[in-house]
Amino acid sequence: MALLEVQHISKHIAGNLIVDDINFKQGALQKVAIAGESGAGKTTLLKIISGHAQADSGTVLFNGKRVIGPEEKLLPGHKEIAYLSQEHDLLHNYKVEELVWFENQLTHDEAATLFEICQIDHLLKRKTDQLSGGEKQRIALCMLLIKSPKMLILDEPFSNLDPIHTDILKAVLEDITGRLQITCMLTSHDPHDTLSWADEVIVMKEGKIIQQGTPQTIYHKPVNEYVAGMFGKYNLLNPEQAALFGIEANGKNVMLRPEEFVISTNAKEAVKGIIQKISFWGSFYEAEVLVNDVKIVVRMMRNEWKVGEEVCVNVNK
Ligand SMILES: Nc1ncnc2c1ncn2[C@@H]1O[C@H](COP(=O)(O)OP(=O)(O)OP(=O)(O)O)[C@@H](O)[C@H]1O
Repeated sequence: MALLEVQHISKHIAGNLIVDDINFKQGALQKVAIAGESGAGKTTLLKIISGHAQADSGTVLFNGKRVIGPEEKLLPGHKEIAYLSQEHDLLHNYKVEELVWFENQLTHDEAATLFEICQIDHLLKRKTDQLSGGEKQRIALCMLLIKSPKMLILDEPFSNLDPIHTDILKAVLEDITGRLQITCMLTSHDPHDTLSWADEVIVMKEGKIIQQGTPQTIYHKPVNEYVAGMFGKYNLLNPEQAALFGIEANGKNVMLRPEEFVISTNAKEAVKGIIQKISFWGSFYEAEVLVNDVKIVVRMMRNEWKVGEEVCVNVNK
């Protein structure tokens, strides 16, 4: 049985359909990421799943039991589903240890393990006004986890973090699933956060699920340009252009990622093109190559080429 079952959830806000007949299941310890443009309805959906917003119709089942909405109970939320919103904040001018011990229902050893997992043990003596955004977020997370939830839902947890705090939070999330055995769901705009973390990615647009699948499927076989664009650059080839590279498109457009092309001097099975631009991105280069009036973006680990040079372009099959 799935831990979470979202069945036909819909919600209107101010007369607009914000969540439109959403259905999916999440197994215990399965990591689910919800991606989608701003305004796609991700936050509204997370609030409904965690019992913080009322759906107009549909059912959320957690462990086989219906999650009750805020209009049906006095205190909103579900005791086994922790929800970290984008607007979380800590009470001002308190010591961190006062805040977390106030919430504590764990033994001393269990709490110590949790502080270590959340990487806040060195912050316990600090006042809440003496913390960075990333540190405050991990303390807010710890205050949720101290109540021993079975599921953790995070809304855009990486959105305001620098790369260092992003990496710390990623390690914390790995431990939350691995060591604490808590099932996690999160939303993110950034493909680096969703693709590398999730077992399953759900892509939303205008309140609907557009595509659901493994990160590999979503990245390499996006159902449309919206999904392709959410997860990085892509080249769109019509069937004739695809045929130049030996790809049978069956009358459909084909989307190929920049790293699916290679540039070489080997003309075998290749199409000739002229390099228009080369840009450096740190760990890779990108070349724009004009091939039969189509601009192809090619990703390369090293750059051996010059702008204006004639090269051969292949698809890495
Ligand atoms: N209380 C509200 N009143 C009016 N409109 C709302 C309200 N809450 C959400 N909306 C609208 O519902 C839509 C979906 O909002 P939601 O926050 O769920 O999207 P999102 O995908 O999480 O976006 P973001 O990534 O920017 O947080 C948006 O168009 C938003 O303006």
